Amino acid sequence: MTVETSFLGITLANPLMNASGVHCMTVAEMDELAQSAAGAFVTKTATRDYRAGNPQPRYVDVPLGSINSMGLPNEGLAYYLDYCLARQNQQALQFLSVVGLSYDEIVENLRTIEASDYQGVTEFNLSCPNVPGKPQIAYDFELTERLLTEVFSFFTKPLGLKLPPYFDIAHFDQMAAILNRFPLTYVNCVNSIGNGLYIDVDKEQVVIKPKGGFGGLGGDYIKPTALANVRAFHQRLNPSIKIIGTGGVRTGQDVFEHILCGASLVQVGTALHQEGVGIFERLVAELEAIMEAKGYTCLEDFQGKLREIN
Ligand SMILES: O=C1NC(=O)NC(C(=O)O)N1
Repeated sequence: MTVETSFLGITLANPLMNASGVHCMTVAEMDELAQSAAGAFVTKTATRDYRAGNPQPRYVDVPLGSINSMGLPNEGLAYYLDYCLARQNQQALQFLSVVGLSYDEIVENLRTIEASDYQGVTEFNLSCPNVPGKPQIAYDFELTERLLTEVFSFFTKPLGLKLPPYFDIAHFDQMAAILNRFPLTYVNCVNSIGNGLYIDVDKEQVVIKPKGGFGGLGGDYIKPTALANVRAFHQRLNPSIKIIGTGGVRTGQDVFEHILCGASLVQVGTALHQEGVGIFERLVAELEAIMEAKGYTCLEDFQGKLREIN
């Protein structure tokens, strides 16, 4: 029995990796990830220039997950691109997460990556909910289609999209119809559920400073939504567009559920932040135990095979 998998023809020890933004801001954090049991890693979403991000407190762990309004703090695209270029011969598969603060900056950043010798995967983050005044791009279907049309007029490297959660079947249908028109390597479902609110009842106060306490939710809160998005897009997208599942992964069973819904790879955010990189060994062991108990010998035995009630 094996939890090995392949992505873009590259064999990975397991389907697990970090979620962008968690444990991937600095070289030290990314090196620790690269040396961990994680099958792959993704960098913090980069903008062209360094960003300090939103004022603290901006990330809080709460009983059922986390709330954050980081505001895309990052060292700038060159920092992460240089990190990946320097290591792309040693690391099996790298994911470089990118966005821009404007349409033109997005195009500029993707042109920068296209012009580089980077051989890894680019994750285009269409779903950050925490930059004040900036809407989540992928909730604007027309803008998304315009951006993808321009990007694919020049971008030839493997490209995936980090999507926000959708909550309406019509939106799954509309978004999938747009995505099926482009040669995407994958879509990553989901980013945090944007603009939630967590209250400290003793202080009768919000818990994060930016945006009056509104922030993206992660963790247990979002697993049912994450699973639904993985399943909905797996059912609707061309099989050539893979699905990465993100959201609410804390145990091997959560990993199993994401794969059952159609995920090829599974990312860990909140629980990684809380437990550290040791979580990857635990998740692999727990997934293997579930596969053993069910008599599965590989991920393909159950990937995308969620049953409905007839
Ligand atoms: O895409 C993002 N999702 C989040 O939940 N937070 C970060 C951020 O705020 O930088 N970005």
